[in-house]
Amino acid sequence: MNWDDYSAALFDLDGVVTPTAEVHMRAWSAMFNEFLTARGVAEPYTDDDYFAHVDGKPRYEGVAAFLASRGIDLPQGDPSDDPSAQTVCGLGNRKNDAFNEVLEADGVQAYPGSVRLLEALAARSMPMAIVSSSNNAPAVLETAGVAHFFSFVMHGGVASERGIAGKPAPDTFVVAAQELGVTPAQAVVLEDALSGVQAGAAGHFGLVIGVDRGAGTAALTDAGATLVVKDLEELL
Ligand SMILES: O=P(O)(O)OC[C@H]1O[C@@H](O)[C@H](O)[C@@H](O)[C@@H]1O
Repeated sequence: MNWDDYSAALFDLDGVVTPTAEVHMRAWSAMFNEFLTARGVAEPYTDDDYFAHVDGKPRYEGVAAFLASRGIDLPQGDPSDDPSAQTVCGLGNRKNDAFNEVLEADGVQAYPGSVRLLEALAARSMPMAIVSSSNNAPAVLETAGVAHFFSFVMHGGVASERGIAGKPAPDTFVVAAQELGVTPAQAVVLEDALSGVQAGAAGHFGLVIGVDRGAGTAALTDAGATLVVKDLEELL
């Protein structure tokens, strides 16, 4: 990995900078399995469902993709729906309550290898941005004490306000590159989710690094990763 070949780095957050992909996974699993049990569906929601349908996507798009995979049709509802509502938005909001309970109770610490890479890139004045689908990205960055590394944060709230399509579309990464003043070809994308790697590949970024936190090297490569690592420390 020669960082001299690139002018900016675009980091996904959950599962790349912080171990919060696991918190999201647990919250999704608790919510979906409660929902399926209440409907009398025998086949449980598993981590494979997370990686295939939910990981990296904006909240309600993840809900809709999983329900579609099971042939379950619910009304979309509205983001203001109560968490008890039997709607796509209601289920997403129910999961969000579970996520925030864990975040408040346990806090979050960034991966040590990720912090080492961020420090090394900051020392060489590499422009860096976060590109996350999560509305909770600003809170996670603050809680983990790593917000200062990033001059721009693209998150779920910014994307919906500005009408920018979420991952697997490349748009959130493309806008973040623009915000840092570079072209996609000059920027490195770092992603653990298949949908995020697909976004980086679709946007023709200079390098798309897959971080294998469970999705698997083969699946990340098939999704378009040019390089797969287990930890960001390998990129020092
Ligand atoms: O519901 P939020 O916090 O806006 O997050 C949306 C998605 O954000 C992604 O970063 C996570 O990988 C997903 O698990 C999550 O579903």
